[in-house]
Amino acid sequence: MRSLDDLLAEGVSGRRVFLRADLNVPLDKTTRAITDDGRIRASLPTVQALRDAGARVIVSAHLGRPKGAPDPQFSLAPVAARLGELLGTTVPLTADVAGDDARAKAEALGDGDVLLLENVRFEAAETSKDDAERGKLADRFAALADVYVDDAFGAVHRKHASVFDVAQRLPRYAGRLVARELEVLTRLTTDPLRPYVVVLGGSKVSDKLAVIEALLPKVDRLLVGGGMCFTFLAAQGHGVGRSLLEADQVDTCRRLLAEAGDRIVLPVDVVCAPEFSAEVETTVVPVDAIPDGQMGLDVGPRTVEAFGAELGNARTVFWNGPMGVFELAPFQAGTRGVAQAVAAVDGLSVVGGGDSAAAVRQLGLDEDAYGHISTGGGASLEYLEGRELPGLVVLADGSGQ
Ligand SMILES: Nc1ncnc2c1ncn2[C@@H]1O[C@H](COP(=O)(O)OP(=O)(O)OP(=O)(O)O)[C@@H](O)[C@H]1O
Ligand SMILES: O=C(O)[C@H](O)COP(=O)(O)O
Repeated sequence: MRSLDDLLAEGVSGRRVFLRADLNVPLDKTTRAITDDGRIRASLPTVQALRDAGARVIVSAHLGRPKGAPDPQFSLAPVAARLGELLGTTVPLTADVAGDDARAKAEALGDGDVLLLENVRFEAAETSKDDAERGKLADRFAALADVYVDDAFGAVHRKHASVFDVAQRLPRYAGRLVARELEVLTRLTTDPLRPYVVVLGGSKVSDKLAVIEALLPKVDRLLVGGGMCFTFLAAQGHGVGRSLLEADQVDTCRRLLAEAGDRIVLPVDVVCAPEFSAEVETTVVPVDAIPDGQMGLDVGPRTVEAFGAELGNARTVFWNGPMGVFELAPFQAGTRGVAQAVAAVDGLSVVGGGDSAAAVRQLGLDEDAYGHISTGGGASLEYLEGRELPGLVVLADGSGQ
């Protein structure tokens, strides 16, 4: 895999660089203001290095999941403004993804200038399953530039035109963020210092079961909290009231618990409430006494203590997914407690996942206390699962361009 330093050594002054970045940031539902600009900031080292070297930088990115056509709510306009502020320059946004406006603005770039293409997912071909469809869009992307740099670590698991196909058409390089993410995640997959403890939370049980399956043979402890713990608690025979439950996954969870023995650690108590609300009255109950009409919306204090004790012994930790509905004050304590315990780990601590990284920042915790905060949600999990990630496969392929 060629690096950004290889490109800089070759000389990039005056060359047009198609830079795929992951600028998929959370927006406020009503104001559309960016609520966490972590991913934009994470992309700065590569953009800045290219500018300093005199490259003409054409940034491409996606935002959310629009349905393959222009949709103003998914415009990258707020991202262009924030990127410009952070770089101390103006970053124009193109009106189309790879059409006349993109071509004209790319043509007009001077050395060190930065341009942002409108949301690549406004083109249905970007995410198409059809290789030829994606290929046609990739041809248009490739015509804009001389070289391709991928710094969109959070999207390397997607076989999309701007991640995979365009890379086949140009000399390709990995950006600084991709390099840093791989360096750290490789330390988790290759001989991690032990005990190696993984903490999983969040809400997507079915998405994460494959990860649990793949990680179980490799970890010493797997601590499960967040919305996904209730399917495991149900598998142990507990009533979970109205908590998040994926009933069709209960059997799989039962099998995983049997295989894992004491390696899977579940909560012992939970914070319950009758509804998702910041004003609601909450109760802490043991996991075998969740009232019928209530939902478990955070792990309880005894669980934080138990998870903290496991994390206190650990030398390598990976944490993905909040322990509760951290967006609402009454359900923040579990995520805060685990985040603090992960920060205090004597060894390598890695936080992965958009929501977990946002939780660290929103709860006012010190980002520098962590070994690494990954920008990848699905991407970091699939990497740890050992899957082949299209965006990385194409970067590593030395054939052709
Ligand atoms: N007990 C719970 N009940 C319902 N929802 C919960 C519970 N605990 C956590 N959540 C929700 O889970 C969501 C995060 O889950 P998700 O699986 O998306 O995390 P992530 O992997 O960090 O994020 P991403 O996939 O975006 O990178 C949060 O919005 C949080 O409110
Ligand atoms: O948010 C993410 O994990 C990445 O930006 C990828 O987004 P996607 O899951 O919509 O492909």
